[in-house]
Amino acid sequence: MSPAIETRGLTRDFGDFRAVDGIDVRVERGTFYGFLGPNGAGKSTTIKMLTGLLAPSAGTVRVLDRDILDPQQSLDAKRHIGVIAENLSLFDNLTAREYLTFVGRMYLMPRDTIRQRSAELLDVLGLADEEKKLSLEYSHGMKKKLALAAALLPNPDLLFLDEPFEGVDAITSRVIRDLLAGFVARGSTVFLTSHVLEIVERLCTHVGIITGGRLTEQASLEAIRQGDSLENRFIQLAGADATATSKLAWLETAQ
Ligand SMILES: Nc1ncnc2c1ncn2[C@@H]1O[C@H](COP(=O)(O)OP(=O)(O)OP(=O)(O)O)[C@@H](O)[C@H]1O
Repeated sequence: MSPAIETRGLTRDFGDFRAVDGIDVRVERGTFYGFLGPNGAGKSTTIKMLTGLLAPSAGTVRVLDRDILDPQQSLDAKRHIGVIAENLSLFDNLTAREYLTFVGRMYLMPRDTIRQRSAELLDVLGLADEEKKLSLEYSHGMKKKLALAAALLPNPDLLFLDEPFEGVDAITSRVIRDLLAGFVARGSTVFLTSHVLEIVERLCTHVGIITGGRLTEQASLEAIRQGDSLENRFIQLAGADATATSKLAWLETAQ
């Protein structure tokens, strides 16, 4: 079977700056892929290119066996994917129900299905009591939860999640972890970025590490860990320079 995601030489320049530098990402179907990297490494830029939100400067992207650079195939792929984008892309002046209805209609879902799934998702994610609020009145964590509800609503085959655990409470984090683990157990695919390495270690089957726009590692979680913790290995592989920086001498003594 073709991989869920396959890129060749994927590159993105912003002016003279190369944010993503010729990466070959390969994610098999039914895997839980953690895309890791330090701040500014190129993770969100990559997700935007994989989901058709940002045009690459060079390279190819295939998602669920469709060419994302072809408008018709890209549209077809989007019917089967769910996304939490970096900026969440909610509409400020809609309630959660209104937003989910809008998303469901974009996916051409029947109204009854939208209504039923929305109620269940809002309940599971602890947003049922917040239904009357507009999303501009939501806290950051609540917005993340609503974005996840929208990503799951059409029951996609592939989820792209940019920092889904950032800002959510411990209870919701557990709910999301269980939801995602079940999603992969049924054979679907998750591509996720996160700085919370304990969660990545617990969930992911495969890991890619991007540093300075280059994909420096891509392997199974076990092969990356080599018996060590993921955090230790990540710092060895991606953060050696940062840990070597000199101390702030003036902070060692209180005034
Ligand atoms: N629209 C843009 N214009 C110019 N530079 C950009 C733009 N978007 C991203 N960049 C730059 O590209 C690089 C990669 O950014 P990106 O947001 O992909 O990093 P990231 O790995 O997601 O970081 P973080 O973990 O902090 O979210 C950064 O140096 C960033 O400043």
